[in-house]
Order: sequence, then structure tokens, then C-alpha cells
Amino acid sequence: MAKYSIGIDFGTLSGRALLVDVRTGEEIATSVYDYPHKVMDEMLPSGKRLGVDFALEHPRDYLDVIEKTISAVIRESGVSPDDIIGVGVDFTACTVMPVKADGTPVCFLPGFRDNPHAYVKLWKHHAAQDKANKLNETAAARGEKWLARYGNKISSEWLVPKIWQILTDAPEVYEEMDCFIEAADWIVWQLTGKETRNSCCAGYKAIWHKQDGYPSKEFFAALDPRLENVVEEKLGGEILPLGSCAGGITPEMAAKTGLAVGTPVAVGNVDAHVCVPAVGIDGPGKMLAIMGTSTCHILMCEKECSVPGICGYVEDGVMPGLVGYEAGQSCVGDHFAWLVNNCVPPRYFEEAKAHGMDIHVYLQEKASEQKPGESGLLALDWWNGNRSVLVDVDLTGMMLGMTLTTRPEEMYRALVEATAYGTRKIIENFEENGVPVDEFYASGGIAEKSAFVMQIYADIIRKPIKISGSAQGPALGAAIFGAVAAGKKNGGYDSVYDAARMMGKLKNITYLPNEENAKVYDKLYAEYSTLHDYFGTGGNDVMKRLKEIKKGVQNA
Ligand SMILES: Nc1ncnc2c1ncn2[C@@H]1O[C@H](COP(=O)(O)OP(=O)(O)O)[C@@H](O)[C@H]1O
Ligand SMILES: O=C(CO)[C@@H](O)[C@@H](O)COP(=O)(O)O
Repeated sequence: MAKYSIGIDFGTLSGRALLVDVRTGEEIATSVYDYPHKVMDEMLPSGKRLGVDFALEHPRDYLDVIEKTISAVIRESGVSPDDIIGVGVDFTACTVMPVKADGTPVCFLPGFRDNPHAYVKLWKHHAAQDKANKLNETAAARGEKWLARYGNKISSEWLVPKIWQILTDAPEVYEEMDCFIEAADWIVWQLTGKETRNSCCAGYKAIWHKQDGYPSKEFFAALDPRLENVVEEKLGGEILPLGSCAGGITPEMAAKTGLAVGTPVAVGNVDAHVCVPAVGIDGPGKMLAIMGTSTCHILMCEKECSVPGICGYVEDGVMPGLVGYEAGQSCVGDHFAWLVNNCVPPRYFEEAKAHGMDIHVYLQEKASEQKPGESGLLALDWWNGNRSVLVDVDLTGMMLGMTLTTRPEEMYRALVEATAYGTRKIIENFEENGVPVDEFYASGGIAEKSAFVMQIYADIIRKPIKISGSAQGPALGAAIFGAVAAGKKNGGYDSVYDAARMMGKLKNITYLPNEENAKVYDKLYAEYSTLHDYFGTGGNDVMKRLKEIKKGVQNA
């Protein structure tokens, strides 16, 4: 009798459920739900305006995903709930929220609905950069040894700057919350009725270490005396390893979703890391880029190496027995979306429609008529700051070489190339610091949809690129961890390595570098590197000065 697991993937704008056969990885049914509140980066539902660099979400949307998509996949597949042996959850991270001891989000409480800090701070909430800067200075001055694990800089996207911002800007929310929790763990809590924390979010996003735990009380007190006991007071209890079972589906959730009471639920996971077994990766040296709104680069290695500018490395952070490394680019597909929304004249949309094409596909088809270097354009891929290797959200985008003949498709191509140069920087940085990148895999919406983008990446990084066999890498990865939480005794797996080999998959296509293109791109990459260092490492801080002026004017 076939057995199934469900992966629930919470992305930036939508959440989805995927029902998978645990023996083959075959995807039986899927259902997607777009968050009605989207990303709140300008105002709250009440109309209250948000500050510069805010990015919030509404937890109601996450509950709607659970209720709508799980029942939909069960219905569509016709599978009996008794044959669904496990559930896994992954989420964007660090996407964190203040909640009460019973799990109620503070933004649901009367009196807090109009308070921005009561809502979910999405991974790309960048308004705590001043806190990240102070945290990094303090950690460096105190010689905190954990700093090296995080590429020598903690990003403002991670947990500590975000909770510190709440403490200083909205102490009433800090007081009201009983815990500050990753949305991944909160959803697992909603499903099982049990509060758990997972080692992936804690390790990469909350400065937690398997042997050493969190940073010391002295460190937190040096940031702000009121943070001295933040770990005990707000960050909850035991941290569980990936693949472990957090608990079973509660009767209340069973009624809402159609799952059987007690169905095992895996501890939460991060959307990027969870994808690794979904492409069948089961060893070191194989980098997976999860390419969508942003890109995360996940890689495993046998040893711990200090690599500047990465997001971090965590022992067992991806799969047990290996050190998992994460780097990333805060903005990838968001560049293309920005261009489409702001720089493309109506006639392009009309032409795309007449050809029955999506606007991205249409622009890419036009751009593919050009050769590398032909447009004379070069861009820096920093429209949403730089995550790796500069770890600086105050950097902004730039495009050089525009003339009166520059066309939207050329700008589109320049942005694609810029993101590929950013990826090459990340690969070279790993290799220069002792972490080999022998193979390159891609997953996510862009890898799935765009041969144009993937060929440019292969030419620029000079490596063959293998593509995920699933259009829904994170959801498949979450389903894999659901099968591991169920365990062999229930028809699942005892090891994520076994599950990856059986359920992970690749497409029957590899993008190979074109040597002629690669030679031109080597020259363009050298120019990119010059601009990258000039604007990104202090040669000219004009981007930061402009941002300061902008903040001054907006705040006035
Ligand atoms: N055909 C395409 N080629 C390249 N990028 C695309 C294409 N269609 C959409 N995009 C970009 O893909 C991104 C969404 O990626 P996806 O993986 O679906 O979402 P997410 O990263 O939020 O999970 C958007 O930023 C969009 O601009
Ligand atoms: O930062 C991480 C994971 O560490 C991601 O959750 C974040 O970049 C968001 O990913 P998406 O672009 O929404 O797929």
C-alpha cells in the first residue's frame, strides 16, 4: 500500500502544500494560496504608514494557507488521510514574530493591531540595520568567537537585530510577548499544539550553536542591559535537530485540514536548506542555488572553515554529519520584477500578450538575440542590498553604460548577468576559503522557468548546472523531512540520506558553459568586480550617503 507525506512551503508571497509518494517522490497533488496581505512594506492593514526598509507579514495569511491547501491536496488526490504518514514545514527565514505563551500573535491582540512591531518581521525587513551594525561592532570588540561562524558579520535580516529593534522602538510589544519565534516553528506549534524550535533556524539565524548554545548573557547585556536574559525570557526551550518529530496533528487541526489526528509533524526547516535532499544531494562539494525572489546558496563540507561574508555555517545544519554553509543574494528575481513593473513600456506588454507570452519570457526572448557584452551595460545586483559577500543592506543598485538607444530587454539581460556575477563572487569566496564547490545545482522558480537565465549563469560561473526535478523544491524537501519524522516503522525513513536518494530528483537537463560566451563574461566580470569593490568596500560610500539623505528627508 502506497504511503504519502505532505510538504508545506511558506514563501515570500504565497504558501503551498504538496502531497508526495514517499517511495518514489512522485508529486500527486499541489495547492497554492497567495497571502491576501502580501508583503506589508508601506502600510499596515489599518493604513498606518511604515518606516523605511520595513517588510512585515500577517500571520492570519499563514493560518489560511494551512486550512485551505492541505484539505485541497487531500481532496484532489483522493488519498486516505490514514495513508499520509507525515507532514513537514519550511518557511522563509529569518521570518520572526512576537507571540504570547499560548502562541497567539501579539498583532491579534486588541491594542496592538496598529503597532508595526507586533506583526511578523519578514526575512527582508531591513530596518534594523543600525542594530546589526552595533551588534557587529560589539561582538568584534569583545572578540566573540562565534562571529567567525557568520562570515564576521551578523545580517540585519537575522533574529537578534530584529528583536533588539522591537525592544528599543516598541518596548510595549517586547513586554507583551512571551516569546519571539520563527514563523516555521510557530506553524509547527499551530499544527501540533507543542512549542518547538528547530536547529536550522536557530543555528543560521539566531546565533545558536550545538555545543555552545546562544551567545553569553554578558554579550547580550553589552548590547543593551535589558537584553541580558533575552534567551530565557523570549527564545524558548529545547532546540531539536532537523528530521525529528515535533508532535502529532491536534484534533482541532485535523478537523480544519482533513489530516488524521496524531499524524507526525517534523520540526520546522528553512525554505532553502530543506531543498538540498529534494535534488538528491547527499554529500559535500555540491552547491545548490535556490533561485527565486532572492537566492540562497547551500553547500556542505566535512570541515568547519571561516569564510568571510557568508550567512553562516552550522554543524548538521542541512543534513546530519556534515557542516552546512549558507550564503545568499537578497535580490534576484525581485530585480526582474522591478524592471517589468517600472521600466517596460505598455507596447511590450501588448506585444507579449499578442504572442501569448508572459512578459518575462517575452523580454528574455528579445534579450537572447544579443551577444554577451553587446549592450554595453553592466549592473550591480544590489536593488535590495547585498547579503553575500558584503553583508550590507545599505548598498543599492546601479546600472552603468546606458545611452539613448538602451532598451528594456538589454536592461533585463544586464540585471540577469549582474545576479550571475554575484553568484560567481560567492562561489569564488567559498573556494578561496577552503570550501570546495565541485558541482552546481539550481532549484526554485527561476531555475524551473528560465533556460535563458540558467544558460547565462552557466556561462558566467563556468560550471555545468543541474536543475531540480521538482518545480516545488522546498515543498518536496519539506515532504522528505515529513517522511523522516514518520520514520521507517510508519512507512517513511529513518535517515534523510535514504529519503533523499529515494525521493530527491533532477531534470534530465544540464546547462553547459559556452566557452565563447564565457570568455567575454570573464572580462565583464572583472569590471563588475572593480565596481563591486569600489562601491561595496569603502572606495566610495556614495550609496550610503544617498540613503542617509533619503532617510533624513523622509523622516522630516
Ligand atoms: N520567466 C521568468 N524568468 C525569470 N524570472 C522570473 C520569471 N517569472 C518570474 N520570475 C521571477 O521569479 C521570482 C519568483 O520566484 P519564485 O521561486 O516563484 O518565488 P519565491 O522565491 O518567492 O518562492 C519573481 O521575483 C519574478 O520576478
Ligand atoms: O534567507 C532565506 C533562507 O535562509 C530565505 O528564506 C529568503 O532568502 C527568502 O527566500 P525566497 O526568495 O522567498 O525563496
